[in-house]
Amino acid sequence: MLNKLVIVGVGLIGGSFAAALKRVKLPYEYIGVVRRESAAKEAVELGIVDRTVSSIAEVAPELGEGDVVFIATPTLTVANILQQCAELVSPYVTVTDAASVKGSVLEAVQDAYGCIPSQVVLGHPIAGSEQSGVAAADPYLYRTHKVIVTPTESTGEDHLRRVRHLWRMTGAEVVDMSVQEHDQVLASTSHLPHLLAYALVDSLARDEEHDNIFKYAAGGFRDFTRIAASDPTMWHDIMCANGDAIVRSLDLLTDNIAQLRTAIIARDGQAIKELFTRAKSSRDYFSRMISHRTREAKMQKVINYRLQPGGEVKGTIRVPGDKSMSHRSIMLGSLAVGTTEVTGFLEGADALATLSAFRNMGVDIKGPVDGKVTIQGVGLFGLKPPTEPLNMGNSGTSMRLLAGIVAGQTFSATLTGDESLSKRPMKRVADPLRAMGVKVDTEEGGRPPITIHGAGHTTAMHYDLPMASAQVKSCVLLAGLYAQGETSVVEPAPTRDHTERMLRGFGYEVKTEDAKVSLKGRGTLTATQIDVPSDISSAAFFMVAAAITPGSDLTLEHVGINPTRIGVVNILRAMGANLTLSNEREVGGEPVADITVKYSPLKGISIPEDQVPLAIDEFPVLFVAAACAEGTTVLTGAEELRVKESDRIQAMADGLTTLGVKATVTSDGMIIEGGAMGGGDIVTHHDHRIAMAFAVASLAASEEIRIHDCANVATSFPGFVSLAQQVGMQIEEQTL
Ligand SMILES: O=C(O)C1=C[C@@H](OP(=O)(O)O)[C@@H](O)[C@H](O)C1
Ligand SMILES: C=C(OP(=O)(O)O)C(=O)O
Repeated sequence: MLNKLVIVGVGLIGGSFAAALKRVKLPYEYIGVVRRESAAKEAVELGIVDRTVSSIAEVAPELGEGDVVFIATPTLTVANILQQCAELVSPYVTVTDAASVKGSVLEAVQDAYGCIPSQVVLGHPIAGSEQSGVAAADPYLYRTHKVIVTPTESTGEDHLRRVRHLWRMTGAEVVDMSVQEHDQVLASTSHLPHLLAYALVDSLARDEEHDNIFKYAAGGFRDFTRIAASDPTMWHDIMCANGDAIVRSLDLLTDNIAQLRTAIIARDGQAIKELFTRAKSSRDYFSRMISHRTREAKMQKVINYRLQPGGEVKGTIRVPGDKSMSHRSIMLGSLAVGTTEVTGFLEGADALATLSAFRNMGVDIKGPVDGKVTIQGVGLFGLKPPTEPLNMGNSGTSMRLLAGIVAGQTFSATLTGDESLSKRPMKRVADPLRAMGVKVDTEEGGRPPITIHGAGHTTAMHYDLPMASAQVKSCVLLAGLYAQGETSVVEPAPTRDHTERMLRGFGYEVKTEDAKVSLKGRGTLTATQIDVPSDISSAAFFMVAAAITPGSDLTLEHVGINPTRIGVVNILRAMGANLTLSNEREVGGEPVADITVKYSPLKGISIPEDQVPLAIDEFPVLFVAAACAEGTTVLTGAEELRVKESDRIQAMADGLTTLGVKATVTSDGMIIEGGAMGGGDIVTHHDHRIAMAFAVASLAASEEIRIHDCANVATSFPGFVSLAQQVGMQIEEQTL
């Protein structure tokens, strides 16, 4: 039987909570406690809850262990609901809330229960909207927003875990705080600004000249007072409930204003300017933080692709910069001495996550502007402790390489990621780092978040890589920079060698002898110029597009053709693709060429296993090529594909099956029978490469293909849709 989730008050907050959890199909029976009949009807009709009851008393006898009561009513009414819960609801049921003030709710819990019972977990989502009511419920309201939970000593572990899990499943980021800290932080950041806005408008409105004031009030007044239009009842509740903390914040502000007043009377320009300058720099920092979050939020929007079958692939295009090199340019540029200039930087969310992490560790990085980034290197030991956990978003490369760098610092850092990254294995870097003497904490099963306790040095070692992974290799080598003596790795098969090449570009000696790579720690990286070529992994989508489309003729300019990355070229050629490289040259230590692809019929092959690490990110689109080839294509030795942004073997097989292609999954690969492709709905599991691969499939499909959840394409290939349209693909992007 399903557990029950009882939502008391199905308005914006409660309704959005239920809608978010229903969207991800969290298995509960969703029951709304709604008094007004019309609202109850609406909540069920909108599918926000499965059924409603009119009181807690009505549903309480049904509730037991594993069930949850979520109180989402106005702050001052929470006490009354808690009283009913104390009297009627089993002590095994988890009781939680969403009120804006926590101290007063905790007091209400104490009054109702006579103690703080283990079943009560208080929380507060830092999200809202000026709208209200069940009709405003939004399944995405909490995505990328913070939710503060305020456990106490008596909070039960299971109850806490359940509440955290529910919030995470809405897409929110959960942070813990004490009740007092929560109320003080909210008093300063939310309650005080509201008080000031109300007060300013009120005092100006009383002014005899108020008509004139409002008539001529421009941006400053509008910006400052927008929130004075908020609901007075709600804010009355908050001011009463959090009075003490608000008064403390108000007193601090009053002192500050008094100083300014004195300075103005004394015409003390210096003091005024100092204060304003300090405030401006804090506000600028805050703006950068907000703009990063807005970018993230934008990425979190639901984006679907709709593709009409057929289309052309013609022209000359340049795809964005190489992701692997972009990450490394920021990392090594930051650790170097001097100013590093990067051009061709990939302005995709993954590389930007790396960039933000280094900014957060005190590195002055300008840009990116049109792919140009300027990094003021701080040297191997110049990074500063980050002010918050470093959010690596969707990017495995950022997390694993950064883990190696943090290992050598004199501070600890926690690396977090989005839902997909949070499921990916980090034991593969935690193990070698521990062997290098570094304390590393991970979540259960070696998953993120991962906390690395840097002790200012690592211990040199030799490491035989258990899997062919450039990320693990790079992590160990970067940690080796902080060791006394030589650190070396041996790889089971060659993987991309951008770390080694770029280190050499920064004047750092790295030896490669057969499968062994080694370096001596404690040297110096010297700033340099880096020209990042186009990413062959992004180019691969268009290579396959041209390879499967009769009449195609496409040139991809300035593509990186590092020998450790050209598996896709080798495999497509082995399948019979007409693919030529021209204008081959070397740019900043990396080989580059223009790649021209024209249509020619493809045939199925057994993909040589030594090509797998050299084409690891290109398999989603290579599977599409295989589906368009005559005969059978067999891939083996590619179990790593199961631990990428999604299980790429399963996700691709499912999608191909939807399109009518015979695709059989094996433990380490896939068998694909080439044949006709129809159309249908594709589930991407939010994996950028799955989304783009099926967009390419439309060129050979006979019916429309609808691809769901494509927002993460922006992690590696911003501008994919417009380039696809430019070459003649019939793709349309829909943002929900
Ligand atoms: O080092 C890198 O930049 C990368 C290495 C590969 O991962 P693994 O090392 O996990 O194979 C690849 O899939 C990823 O997109 C980028
Ligand atoms: C696997 C990929 O990236 P990462 O591991 O950096 O998330 C990818 O881009 O396909």
